Amino acid sequence: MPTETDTAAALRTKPVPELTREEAETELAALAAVLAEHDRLYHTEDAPEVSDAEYDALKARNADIEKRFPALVRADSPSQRVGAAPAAGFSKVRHRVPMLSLDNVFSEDELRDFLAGLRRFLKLDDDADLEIVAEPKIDGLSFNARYENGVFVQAATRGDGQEGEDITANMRTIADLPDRLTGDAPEVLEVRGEVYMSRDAFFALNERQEAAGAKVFANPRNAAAGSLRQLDPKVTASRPLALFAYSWGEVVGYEADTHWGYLEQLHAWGLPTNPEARLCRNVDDLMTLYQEIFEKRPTLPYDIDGIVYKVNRIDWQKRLGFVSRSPRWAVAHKFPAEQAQTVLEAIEIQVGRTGALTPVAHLTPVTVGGVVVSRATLHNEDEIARKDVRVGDTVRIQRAGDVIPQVLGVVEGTERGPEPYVFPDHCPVCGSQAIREEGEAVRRCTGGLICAAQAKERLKHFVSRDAFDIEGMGAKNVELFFEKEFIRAPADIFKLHELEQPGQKRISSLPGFGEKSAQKLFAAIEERKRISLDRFIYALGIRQVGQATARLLAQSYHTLDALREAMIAAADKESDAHKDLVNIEGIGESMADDITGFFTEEHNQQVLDDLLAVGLEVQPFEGRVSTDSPIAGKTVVFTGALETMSRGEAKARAQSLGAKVAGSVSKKTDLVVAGPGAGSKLKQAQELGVETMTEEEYLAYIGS
Ligand SMILES: NC(=O)c1ccc[n+]([C@@H]2O[C@H](COP(=O)([O-])OP(=O)(O)OC[C@H]3O[C@@H](n4cnc5c(N)ncnc54)[C@H](O)[C@@H]3O)[C@@H](O)[C@H]2O)c1
Ligand SMILES: [Zn+2]
Repeated sequence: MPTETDTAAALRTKPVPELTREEAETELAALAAVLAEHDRLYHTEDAPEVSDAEYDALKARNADIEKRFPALVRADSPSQRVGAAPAAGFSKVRHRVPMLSLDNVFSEDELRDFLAGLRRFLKLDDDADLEIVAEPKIDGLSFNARYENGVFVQAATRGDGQEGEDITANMRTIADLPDRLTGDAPEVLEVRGEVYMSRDAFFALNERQEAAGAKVFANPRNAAAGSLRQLDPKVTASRPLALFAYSWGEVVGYEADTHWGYLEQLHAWGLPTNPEARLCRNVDDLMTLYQEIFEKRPTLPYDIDGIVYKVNRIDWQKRLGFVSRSPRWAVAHKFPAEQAQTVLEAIEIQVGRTGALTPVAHLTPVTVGGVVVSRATLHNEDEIARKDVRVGDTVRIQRAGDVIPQVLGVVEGTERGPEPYVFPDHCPVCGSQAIREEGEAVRRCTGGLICAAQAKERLKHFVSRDAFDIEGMGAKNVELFFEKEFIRAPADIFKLHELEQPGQKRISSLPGFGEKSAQKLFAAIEERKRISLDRFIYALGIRQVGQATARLLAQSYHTLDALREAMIAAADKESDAHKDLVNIEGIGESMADDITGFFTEEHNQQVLDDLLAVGLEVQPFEGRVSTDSPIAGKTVVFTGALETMSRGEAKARAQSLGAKVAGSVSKKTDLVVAGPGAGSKLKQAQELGVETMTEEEYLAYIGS
């Protein structure tokens, strides 16, 4: 899992023109891995960990490096891919016509270049007509819905463009999608468009979620995606989703000459199309519309992040065709992020689970893109100093697809706050010293166990959705129980019901609680006493260990006992246990330090023992992986060039078949899959007598 530090490190590198070929190659590999993980978090988990701006910056860097070193473009490069593979749990649907992404332009000049490129490609004179349809770019989740003889039969998400998730039952719950087309329907119609959640519905949903202690979504797009991609369609049905149709996949028995014609027909069949769409004849038309919609944007009930321009004539669309991940006949003109000015009233320092001190700006409330903003992030100490942001300043803030806006800087020519801001060198909660380690951007409280802020945040993480996921135990209740001293450490959660004795502090007498709700909470807690090992590891909140790493650890060590024993042994850097740990692909030295550090710490051992003492059952890892595959339980190493799949895919597939994938060959390796160009690893395998296979043999062996 890429941490914020990975992302920062990937960006902290040299200017592209100064990179050596070798550095470029290493960086492209790192970017491919980091971006793939962000894609997974964003597209599969609907829970991005970085802002879109940060993601886009990484992607732009990738593009710049590839432009300078075209020979180094990787098969798994983010510039060659769309979205992320379908998530486990959904059946897959193979798209008959791929679902692609869109290329971007950011200015009028770039738009003119795009149009000039179209003319060159089509060999059109400067004064020949080139009609363009302009449509708002809805910030939602794209879908493909298939109608056969006018009847809705199947729907899918975009997934990786080739294969998406089957969301037929979920789409049926959306009122905007007709079960049956109106009028004369073609034999086959695959309609495509965007499912979205209106901004009002989004805020109302988040309020309900927060009250229920459930997941709060970062923005309407994530909320729409998270609501649609539910294994239980009843959940989807309870969420207010809407859609616009703007495109099509396979169509049999109908044809239009123009995109505009298609849109009108989609509308006639009973599908909602966007009322803001226009047919334009030249750049001036396009820019006028762009400006108009840009100004209207805050008042539109849904989020849009730009305008999409599409060549109107279908025969021209066909001639223009596609580049790797997007059509050549369309482009997205992205809006700049929404900005506003307001006064910085105070800077609050929040203390996170790992002790990180984060500055948060308190602002005089102001409307940015239809949303009232009163808090914004100031990133970190260096950013505040660099921008010389002071309390009392008038600042420019920006909201870019995220709910948490950012402070960009001080507005020039306005009255300044009197004093430069001094970042505290002590924890505002526990008073311990707060220090910055070399090369780190964040300052951390050194209070560790005595720091109430850290303890509270750790507990919130422990019960969060991807960890113990205890219903009715949201952040607010954790705060409340913590303040009342009902809970201090994780094990206390499982003893909460013991407080419910006559004459003792009673949960049921707290404001907002009653006999019934208290009993319900205890039942929800009891229900979570059995937990899978991967969730359990994630819940511990070890630094750098996100869900992906937790899963890797669970898969590699199977049981909590084995994991604890191995991690204590692995604290010795000379040990085999240490080698095994860092040999897991995806776990590096610094992560290994944090993990072994956690398990050897005495207090943490106590926390684990206490949890077991209250009757927690941590289930050995079986995962959502098959156990009857020929490679289940085996350790596999891939080396050399693979021909039919990327390294990432090979790894994911092997893991889903129950194998561990290691980065280097050792006595513990069971199988080495060697492609052309395999070097020392193959040799080592032969020396150690480890079984080796070609890619072809391997595929036959795993039965694919
Ligand atoms: N924060 C993160 O971690 C993270 C990770 C991955 C992607 N992202 C964000 O996601 C975006 C990239 O995703 P993408 O590849 O889906 O590209 P995109 O969202 O920029 O553009 C393509 C999509 O636009 C949608 N669209 C909306 N209205 C449309 C219309 N009228 N006509 C055609 N298409 C329309 C379609 O779903 C299409 O697939 C970027 O904004 C990026 O910042 C963020
Ligand atoms: Zn502290």
